[in-house]
Amino acid sequence: MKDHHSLLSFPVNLNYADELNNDFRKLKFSPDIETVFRSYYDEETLRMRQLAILVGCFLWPLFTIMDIFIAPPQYLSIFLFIRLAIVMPILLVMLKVVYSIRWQSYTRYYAVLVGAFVNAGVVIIVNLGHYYNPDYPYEGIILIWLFCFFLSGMVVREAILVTFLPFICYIGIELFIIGNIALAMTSGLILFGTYIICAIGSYLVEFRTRESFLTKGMLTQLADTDSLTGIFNRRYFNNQCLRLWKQACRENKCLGILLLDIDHFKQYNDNYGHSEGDETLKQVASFLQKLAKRPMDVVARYGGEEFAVILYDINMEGMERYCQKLVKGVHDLKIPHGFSPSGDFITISCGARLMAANSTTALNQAIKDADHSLYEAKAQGRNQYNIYGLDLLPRETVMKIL
Ligand SMILES: Nc1nc2c(ncn2[C@@H]2O[C@H](COP(=O)(O)OP(=O)(O)OP(=O)(O)O)[C@@H](O)[C@H]2O)c(=O)[nH]1
Repeated sequence: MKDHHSLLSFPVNLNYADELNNDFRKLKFSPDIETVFRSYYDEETLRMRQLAILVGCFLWPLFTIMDIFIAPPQYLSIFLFIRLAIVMPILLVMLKVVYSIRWQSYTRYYAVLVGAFVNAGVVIIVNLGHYYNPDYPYEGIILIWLFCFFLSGMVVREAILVTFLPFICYIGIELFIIGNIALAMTSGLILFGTYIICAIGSYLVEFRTRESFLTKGMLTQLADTDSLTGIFNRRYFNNQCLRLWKQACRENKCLGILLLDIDHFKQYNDNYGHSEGDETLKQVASFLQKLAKRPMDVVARYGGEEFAVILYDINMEGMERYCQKLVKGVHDLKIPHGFSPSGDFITISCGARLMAANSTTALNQAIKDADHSLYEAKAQGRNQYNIYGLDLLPRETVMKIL
């Protein structure tokens, strides 16, 4: 199986734990989680789909050859038409779709289309076969069901959608058009039994897959988020920093790295108590999170009363504006801090470093620079920001370089 972790990320803002406690026996999650699950499921089942369609493309011509020998001669051309002119091209397109990176995202829909056509095609062939030859094998229908329920990567709901109606049509035609009651009863019963087994089996597989998806989502959440504030933790920050830095280099964008620290938080804790301190950390975290509006921005708790922000695709001017908003915004939360030498309310200091895409500075060094700027902001009186290198270069030069 493909290692999906390399491709799929579990959004940490979704409530996997609640969903796990909810009843998902109907194989449906809440809309947000369902969307992520479908991508996960598509990725999990891609390799299986690829193998399945290879096997399908190999077996289908063999059954076509079988028809040449056993099909009623008057229907042979119709059988060959269905097999070679309708179903085979559809299978070949599916082969192309599942193996082409560009088209892979459509496999989910295409699998349903293939399932519908193959089921309908086989039922038509078997019914026509039985019209003149009651011994014409109906077991091909079972093979197609096994394919749809277990190998196609369709969820159970979709597999039932594409198999049930052709099954009912098969029985109806056997009973009311061909009129072979005995054959309708025996084949119908065996097919019905097989159908139940397929449906229950694939239901259990999907149920377990959903369960493991939620468990993985929860574990990712636990590993990447800070339990007190609910925002990302340092581990996630470090991983994202590297990932976004690589992306920035590829897309020739700049990356802003900000480190923020609450001022005189020790005095706050000592005077208001640790649990009040925790509440303040949550309020500040929530404000920082709200301020980071762009989808690629990352806000994390870096440690104790320290936070970190990554701003993707930003220039010096934008970063300066952002730092101003941060420092002013925390002050404007008006969280009383009667013991702070820097003012009456909770304030933060911020150190920042902008990295140009072509920069040769190592990422670690950039974080150290941001930390140094934070230290400077503290030394200069707190409740302010300091951007690394801003004072060294005239603004026009900075803008031109970046
Ligand atoms: N309530 C609470 N306090 C924490 C947490 N993590 C760290 N702290 C506190 O944050 C304070 C950090 O104090 P210092 O590193 O001395 O910094 P400071 O008092 O903010 O001073 P400056 O940063 O220099 O302005 C300590 O009192 C820690 O106990 C936490 O999870 N909850």
